Amino acid sequence: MPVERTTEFRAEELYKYYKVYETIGSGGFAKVKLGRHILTGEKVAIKIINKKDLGDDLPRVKLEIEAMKNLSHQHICRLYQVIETSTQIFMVLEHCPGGDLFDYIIAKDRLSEEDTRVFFRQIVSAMAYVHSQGYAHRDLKPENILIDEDHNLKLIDFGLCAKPKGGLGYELMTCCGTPAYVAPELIQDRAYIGSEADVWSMGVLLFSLLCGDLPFDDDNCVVLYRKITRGKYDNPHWLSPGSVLLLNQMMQVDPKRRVTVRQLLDHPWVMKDHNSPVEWYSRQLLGHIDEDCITEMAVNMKRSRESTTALVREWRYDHTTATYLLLLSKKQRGKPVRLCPQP
Ligand SMILES: COc1cc(O)cc(Nc2ccc(C(=O)Nc3ccccc3)c(OCCC[NH3+])c2)c1
Repeated sequence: MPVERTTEFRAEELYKYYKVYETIGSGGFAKVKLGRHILTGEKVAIKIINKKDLGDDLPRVKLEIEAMKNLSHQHICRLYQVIETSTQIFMVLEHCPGGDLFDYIIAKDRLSEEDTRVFFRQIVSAMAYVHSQGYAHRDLKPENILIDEDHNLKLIDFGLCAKPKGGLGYELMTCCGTPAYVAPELIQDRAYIGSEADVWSMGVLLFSLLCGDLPFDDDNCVVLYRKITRGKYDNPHWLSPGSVLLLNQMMQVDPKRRVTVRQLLDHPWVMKDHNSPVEWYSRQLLGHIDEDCITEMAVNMKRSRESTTALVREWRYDHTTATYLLLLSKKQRGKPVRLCPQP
């Protein structure tokens, strides 16, 4: 397969550190393959982007990579390493074997209010953190939420994210990207606050979890946009009064009347049966240095602990960053903090 050989030749950096297996997802200008980090033995996902397919979307990929370097949270898929060649970009990402929330909802038809609440609290946690870091996701939908091996949610694909100063080009593209989840103010192409638009999308997401359907849908984009800007939708009979109220508070056409993510943290519906507000602080602080991981790396790299620490602290998102983060992930999951010595 000449293509594979060509790919292999130009990505020796990738194959030096990872075993690469089958494709597990593809769409747009990227595909995702299963991989394994050789030194730690940990599974990863490898997003492969062919620059020639990007066209003028290259800035979007660079923006996502920069955002991912600043986002470290228990409900956000982690970026471990970036490898760039003349023709491709490889993003080595956290392995989330539970697939995406879209497939999960389809398989379950719809979720109970209790099951929805567990997942929705994790989405609120991730979004409160993303907003606290000054970002808006802007493309929230079940396809962009994965399930990890512990049945926890992980937010992915920050390709449309941006600091709230916006960037009009993306809004127009977002409108064409995933209409059913787009807030009315984006459709009317007005200046908007990213965090407010995210809350609308979270409302659509909550509706799809509870109902297994979309609140606004139509094959015709123009009709769909009219429905969204009207903001009227039917509440299925099985929804509790509390669910109906929360959905209404999130899918307010006027963004200034919409509930905020901060208010969601201790909203009565969110607190029900949990009796505690959503914990949104990151449990994986950026820049945190774990001594056990440093020790194991220093031994393996035949370097002093000080120089190993200095190297990790550069956060280059090269193989050193990946090795450190994957070792830390092993430790957090109760696995031995060990590297497999290479022949
Ligand atoms: C920040 O995290 C990102 C950013 C981004 O742009 C894309 C992705 N995409 C990912 C990441 C991980 C997986 C994955 O681990 N999938 C998987 C693994 C084992 C079994 C089944 C699925 C991923 O999967 C894509 C297909 C899921 N429908 C995409 C993360």
